[in-house]
Amino acid sequence: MVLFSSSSSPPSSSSSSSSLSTSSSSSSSSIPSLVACESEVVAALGAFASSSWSSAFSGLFPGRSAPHGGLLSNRQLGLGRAAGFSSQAAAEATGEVGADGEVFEFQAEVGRVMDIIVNSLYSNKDVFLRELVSNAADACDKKRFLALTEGEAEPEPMNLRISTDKDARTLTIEDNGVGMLKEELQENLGRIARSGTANFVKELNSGEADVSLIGQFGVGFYSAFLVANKLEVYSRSFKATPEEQKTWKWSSTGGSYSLKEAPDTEFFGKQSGTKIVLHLREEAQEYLDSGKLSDLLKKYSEFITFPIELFNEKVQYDQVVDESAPRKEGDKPKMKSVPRSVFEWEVMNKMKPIWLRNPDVVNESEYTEFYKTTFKAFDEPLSVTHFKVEGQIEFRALVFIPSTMPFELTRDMFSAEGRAMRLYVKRVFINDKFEDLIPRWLTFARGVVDSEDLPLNVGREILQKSRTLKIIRKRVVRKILDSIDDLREKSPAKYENFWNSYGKYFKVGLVEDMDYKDELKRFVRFWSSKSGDNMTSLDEYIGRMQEGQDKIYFVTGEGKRAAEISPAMEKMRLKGYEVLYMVDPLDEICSQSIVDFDGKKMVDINKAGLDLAKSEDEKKELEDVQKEYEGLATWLKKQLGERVQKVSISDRLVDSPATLVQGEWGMSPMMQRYMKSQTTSSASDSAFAIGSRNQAIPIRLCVGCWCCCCSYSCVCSCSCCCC
Ligand SMILES: Nc1ncnc2c1ncn2[C@@H]1O[C@H](COP(=O)(O)OP(=O)(O)OP(=O)(O)O)[C@@H](O)[C@H]1O
Repeated sequence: MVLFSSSSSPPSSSSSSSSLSTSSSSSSSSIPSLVACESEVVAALGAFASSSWSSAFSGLFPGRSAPHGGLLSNRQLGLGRAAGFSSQAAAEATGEVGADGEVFEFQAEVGRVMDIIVNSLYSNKDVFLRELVSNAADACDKKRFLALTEGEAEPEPMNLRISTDKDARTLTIEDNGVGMLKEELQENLGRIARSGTANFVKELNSGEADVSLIGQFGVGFYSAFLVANKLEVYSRSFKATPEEQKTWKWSSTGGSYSLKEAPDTEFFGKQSGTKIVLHLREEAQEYLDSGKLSDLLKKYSEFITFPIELFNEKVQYDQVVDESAPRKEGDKPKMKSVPRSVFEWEVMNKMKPIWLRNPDVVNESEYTEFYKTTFKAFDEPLSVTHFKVEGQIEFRALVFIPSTMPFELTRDMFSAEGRAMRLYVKRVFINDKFEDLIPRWLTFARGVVDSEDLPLNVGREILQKSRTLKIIRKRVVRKILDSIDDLREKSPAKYENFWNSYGKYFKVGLVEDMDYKDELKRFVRFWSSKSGDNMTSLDEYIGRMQEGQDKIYFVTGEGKRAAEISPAMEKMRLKGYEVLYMVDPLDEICSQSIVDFDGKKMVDINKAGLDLAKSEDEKKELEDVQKEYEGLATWLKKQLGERVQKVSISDRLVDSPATLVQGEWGMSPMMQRYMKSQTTSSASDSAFAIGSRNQAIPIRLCVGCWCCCCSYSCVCSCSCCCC
């Protein structure tokens, strides 16, 4: 016990391992003994699990992102909230009927958000236009997709229109997109029930929120209250049957909203759409100026794929006779130019989709603008990959690696909401949450893939089996890895940024994706006893290996310090071997997946079977000491009984008298904890929840198959029956 607790300080693997070493303090050739003390170890682990470690390992299973249910998600089709719409309405009807129809109360949280938007976020009001325009473009995407999948050969042209009325002080944003049913208006515009809202309110209260991030909190539509004190939304749904084809008018001044039928509304002659009329606040009259609107639209919406038309005032010059000019009889009349204001629809975004353009003619700032506009991002992309594949299959792709972790992934690294690879088929947007387009360890990538070969009207299951999609996926992953490799070689600082943000994704990939396991090894970074302030790659480690060293050594621990002070490090220091520190909860599992690199085996120095090169003298000395202390080892084993596998004398320590190590094929304490957290979570879900400081990371692994290729039953990534 004493021995165990002395080595069990923070649960580094030394603590929980099944090894105990004792050394003769007089000699540098220590005399350690191996003690596998299982029941003690388990008892100690239990204690950890109920103390500080429990926060990292208990309740770690947030559930995997729900598989995508269809080609377009409900939300993309504008049905997301409607699907959840039940008797529990988005807003409670007050029972009153006013001039504008039935009156509904907003839920409390919405009222609060309105209040905050209006009163606290006044510095960057322009964002409202981007939010409303991108909602309108989404609505057009949804309608185009629905029209095509419902058999319309050529859907009617779709566009967005923006106009102002100076007398009425209104700004109108109109689209002929998918529109909304009555209950969708209630669900979408009467409730902000997403978790994002709560975070938004929380951050505002802490004074940390940035108004420019408004779209990230799922309150895009409500940003209209930044500039308007009253909103009117007219909408007619493309999904309604001809009998129920009604236009609904939603209106609100912020505290509550009204809904009524508005039969005479037109959506520039189209069967469905949405028109949002903003009654501008006194201090927001600048948005009546078409010059200002034109600048904003060029800035924010240049890359929207539908034409955005602004009802723009233009000055035209008419030639008229200048009556005031003196002229003699017989002279031709003198003419003069007279200015005249004309209003006409002018297209603001004339560019063709950026991914269809030749990469040679697109500049960096255009990529950045597209990235920011399309993915509602606020950072510069860390890397951009734009390419075209022709031949047997044809597609174009444009992929960005964000320089900061996308907001949607900060709480759940595999959140379905956080996926943003937009799949297009012949310019028709299909889906951006599609799980099979890229592996989930690339969830953080943002981009567009536009295929010429995939069919439009197929279910997810068919797409999943599609050979074309498999080829696309392979090519896209290849290009992304090449671009990251480029960063690694040419911009170490950028690569460090990449690794700090997304290293854990690659570690998960290494563990669960057999196709890319070997490829990903060279990207991994670890701390080490010789890496100083930077992490090291396995390549660099090998470059520093001592002559005759043929293994890559590592030690696990909860932090660099814990790894450094592990008794197992004593001998390594003496011998001058570099040791990798596996300090992230994912590292150990990852190390077992790496197995070897460049022909060098990964060896955990905290496990039995550590066989360091010895001189003849050292061998002889060890044999002598083993003989001398054989009796002590036997006695200890007898005292500890079944609680240990074995007690042995080894030369692995220098100063410490004894240490506990795991058996060569035993499970480390960390692994035991993972297993424990696994058994407390859903057994049917074959995933591990590995806790990092702030987040649980679910890894898909085989659980308990003990098949031929398992060295640890739990980390096998084979394709056996139970995987
Ligand atoms: N012009 C529109 N046509 C059809 N539906 C719309 C339109 N504008 C908004 N909606 C619906 O209202 C919902 C709420 O819009 P809102 O801008 O508040 O959030 P969001 O677009 O879902 O998320 P965010 O803008 O924060 O990314 C949208 O998801 C969409 O279903």
